Amino acid sequence: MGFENPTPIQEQSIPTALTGKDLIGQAQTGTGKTTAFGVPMMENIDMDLSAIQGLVIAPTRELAIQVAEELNRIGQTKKIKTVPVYGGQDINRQIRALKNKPQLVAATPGRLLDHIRRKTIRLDNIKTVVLDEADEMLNMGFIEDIEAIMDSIPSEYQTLLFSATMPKRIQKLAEKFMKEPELIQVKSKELTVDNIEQYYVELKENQKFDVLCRMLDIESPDLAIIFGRTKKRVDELSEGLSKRGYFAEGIHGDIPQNKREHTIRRFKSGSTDILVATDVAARGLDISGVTHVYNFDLPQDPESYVHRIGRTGRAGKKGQAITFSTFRESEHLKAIERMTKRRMIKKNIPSYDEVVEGVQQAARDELIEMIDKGEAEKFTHAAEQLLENHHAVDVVAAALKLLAKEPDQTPVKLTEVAPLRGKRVRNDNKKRSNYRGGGGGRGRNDRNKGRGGRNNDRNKNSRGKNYNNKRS
Ligand SMILES: Nc1ncnc2c1ncn2[C@@H]1O[C@H](COP(=O)(O)OP(=O)(O)OP(=O)(O)O)[C@@H](O)[C@H]1O
Ligand SMILES: [Mg+2]
Repeated sequence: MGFENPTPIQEQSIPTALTGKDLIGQAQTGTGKTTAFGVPMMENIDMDLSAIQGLVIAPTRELAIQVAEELNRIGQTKKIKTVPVYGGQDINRQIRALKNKPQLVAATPGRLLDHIRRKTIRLDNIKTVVLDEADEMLNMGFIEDIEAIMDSIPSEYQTLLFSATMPKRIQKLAEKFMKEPELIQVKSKELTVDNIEQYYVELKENQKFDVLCRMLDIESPDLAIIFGRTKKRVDELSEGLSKRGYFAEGIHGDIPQNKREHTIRRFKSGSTDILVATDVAARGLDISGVTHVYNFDLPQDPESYVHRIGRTGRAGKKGQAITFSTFRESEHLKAIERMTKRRMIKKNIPSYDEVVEGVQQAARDELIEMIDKGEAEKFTHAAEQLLENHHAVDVVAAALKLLAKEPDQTPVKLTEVAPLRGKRVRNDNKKRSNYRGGGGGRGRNDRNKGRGGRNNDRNKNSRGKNYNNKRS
């Protein structure tokens, strides 16, 4: 796969997992935990036995798909097959894929249980069970499903738990159903990755959208993920951004599965450059090229912050995380900093002049890139003719003006959301289920639909920058 060295979590957990011990592995986001459990799981496989021998359970459909893809890459030379099993996809298609004798399955809990009940999956030969994003999987809402799945496995198996966060209370819970697990924590001072620059902006709720647009114009991220608190919020935000000419698409638990997958594919290929999401996209997703994460709304849990911003700064790359906090939410911001053990740097609301400067800089960068790539050679003759009658500076200035995108001021109004209040209360079910709102994306509650006709399929002639008809 082109990896030259194991990452610390791989180096520490692969030998232990190979001894057959149960283990809990904790290491920062983007540090290769998938391979850390994938390799030992594959080493355990008996190729003479045509049965599913390893099971990875993940909290979201996109993550189950991604883990299956990564395991298929790791297992390619050994011809180890992994089938993804997740909700929202035609179950008959999955039944057919399961008949193809995969050695591994990567699944979301609900759909896996469905297969177990229909007896369309056989788990008699399972040797390894992995809970990816283990703390989330053992959180309320998933624990019963996980228990039911584990109860249906008759064989002796090894249990591997992985996550970037592992709150004590979840760790205790996990130890109850593991056999003397080894705890492998890649020690680092901070919970978040060093190469993510972390900023916060203090603002009023009704300033958020314009401030976001200004920042996007100034920084022109390659790929950005914007997290909103609820499904409705995500719909409104992605519609608003599209109205202003950005290539944005939304993803949350109420969007049909085939559309969710399409959206992720387009984002990965760069044909949309902004993904607006609930926490459904907070965990595990590994999309290279994500340079910016914006927390348009503060996350409910400090853990969620760690995972959200971890969508950037992966595998040693650099990234930026910008968190919006309204004046009444400063306690929450502090709670996040206490948990990550890292201070965020305050960023001021950018002025209009800064936007103009940013837009001009982006146009300059584009010109230079074109020169470097030698893409404008066909225009040399036209350029020489122009320069016979005009000053070089005037010509370049005009070209820059054509390239620069005027900041778009199309009015966009979002429904206001209430600020997060007080400190988060753990172990208080009522409060917590209130808090979770529509963010979880598991489609169990808060089904606010009502999406307008959003134009997702506008043509895009260049990756990244927003060419719209305001160009001239
Ligand atoms: N040894 C390695 N050297 C270089 N790159 C690696 C190595 N191992 C894994 N990677 C790459 O690093 C990226 C992040 O890996 P992965 O998604 O497994 O991280 P993670 O620790 O599971 O993160 P998260 O906590 O967000 O789920 C992937 O693109 C993966 O292919
Ligand atoms: Mg992962």
